[in-house]
Amino acid sequence: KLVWELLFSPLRAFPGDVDRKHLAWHHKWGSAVRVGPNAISLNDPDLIKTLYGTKNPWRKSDMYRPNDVVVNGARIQNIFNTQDKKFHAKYARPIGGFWTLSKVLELEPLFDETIRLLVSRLNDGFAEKRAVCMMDNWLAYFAWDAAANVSFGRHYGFIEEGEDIGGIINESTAGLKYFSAISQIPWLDNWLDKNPWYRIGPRPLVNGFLYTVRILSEYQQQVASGAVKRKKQDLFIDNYNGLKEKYDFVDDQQVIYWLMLNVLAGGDSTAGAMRPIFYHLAKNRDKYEKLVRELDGAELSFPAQWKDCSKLPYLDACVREAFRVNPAVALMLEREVPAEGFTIPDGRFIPAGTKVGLNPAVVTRDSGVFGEYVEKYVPERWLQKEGESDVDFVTRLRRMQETTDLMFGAGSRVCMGKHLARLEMYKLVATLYSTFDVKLEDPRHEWTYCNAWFMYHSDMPMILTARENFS
Ligand code: HEM
Repeated sequence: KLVWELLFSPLRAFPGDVDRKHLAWHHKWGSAVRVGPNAISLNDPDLIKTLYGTKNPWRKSDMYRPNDVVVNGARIQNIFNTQDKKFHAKYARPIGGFWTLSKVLELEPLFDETIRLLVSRLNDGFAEKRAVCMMDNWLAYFAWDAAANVSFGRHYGFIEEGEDIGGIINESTAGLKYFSAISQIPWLDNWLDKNPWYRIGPRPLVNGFLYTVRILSEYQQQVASGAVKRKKQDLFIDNYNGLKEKYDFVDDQQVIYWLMLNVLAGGDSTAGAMRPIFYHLAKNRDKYEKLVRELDGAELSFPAQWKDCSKLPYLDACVREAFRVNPAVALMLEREVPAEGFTIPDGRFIPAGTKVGLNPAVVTRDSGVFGEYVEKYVPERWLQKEGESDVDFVTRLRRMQETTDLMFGAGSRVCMGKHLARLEMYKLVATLYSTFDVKLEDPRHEWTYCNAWFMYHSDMPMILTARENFS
């Protein structure tokens, strides 16, 4: 433990608010800031398409390497962290089709199950008892259980139990704290987590791996014994299992590697994206009331269905504005400058091999794209202004959307779970605000946060009151 603390101490240079530091440095030094021996942070949203393209995408930097997991002494890379284009194409292509919007919409009834369960637990445990609800935790329970339900057809049980059973969420968070800090000094990982003698550091990727192995083997036993209760929809576990017949290289091990991404990428990410929505709406009661009026007017079903809630302009504005003010990923998404080098818009040349990137938390403060008061939560900026032509509005909106969406990455390495996460979040927000009045226990209360690749906002004590139309 002592050795760990000692070795970990260099990471204190990354105290968990690196996004604010990046912003401050850009204010002071301009459009390109050297943030490491061979790393430059850029702040121009127009560069998103250059750095994160679809054709000839720039290679991911080695910041992602510490995310490898060591199994039986071998380093295993994954779709998210690989630097190798061929590896990515080979392993991402077979599953890409399961992640389109139309495909994840088939999973909507499974999200409805999880939402119903959450609403009933929030009602019994908090609204009826007038007890304080730590919304930051409950959003994590929801995001993790929702990801498990669409992946394996069962919840982990966090919502049911109202706690982080087995410390799975905590372990994952510890892993991301390690990853985010060490990703800034990737070579140090070889001496900590990946050293061959005695690994030092948290083990969550390994735990996520073992958890997935267990679920898959239980599932296969159930299928073999005929005991598996089939859901109407194909789950990710079914879809991935089915690929064994289609591709030589797909075996149980590969199915596990794919499913592991659902386990590890689906929970804290979505929880981190939802917390700002609830926080800012609690802090801005006028916006909150406007949203509830829109939701009531839409006469949504319970739980709200995507076809209805995805078209509500003010809901969309409230959600996107929360993503803008507090993007769920707020580290620089690093890429390597390609062989020909790169000249940035102000004429300076960056040589090949330099790590460059844009931080979602930096580009979302760009007043050229977002207008005034970029520090403030103003959903109205996402609506058409008086006198603004349709064409101007659509152009402005698209630019704001593309810039804010950088929290999902972009181009060939964009987040695979983007549609799934959006579906889940819009449904939950529309349903919860139609069902409960949601307030901070004390409206002056401020949350705290830690940036560990995903944003971890915590300390959100809230009061829920069932609304009249609660059914
Ligand atoms: C709001 C929620 C989410 C956010 C903010 C988010 C963010 C991200 C980001 C920033 C990346 C990497 C981009 C880069 O390094 O350039 C990524 C990749 C990925 N995400 Fe998400 N994610 C979210 C939800 C999910 C969910 C729910 C899943 C799956 C269940 C998922 C699965 C993945 C996968 C598989 C990749 C790797 C894609 C590739 O490289 O081809 N994500 N995500």
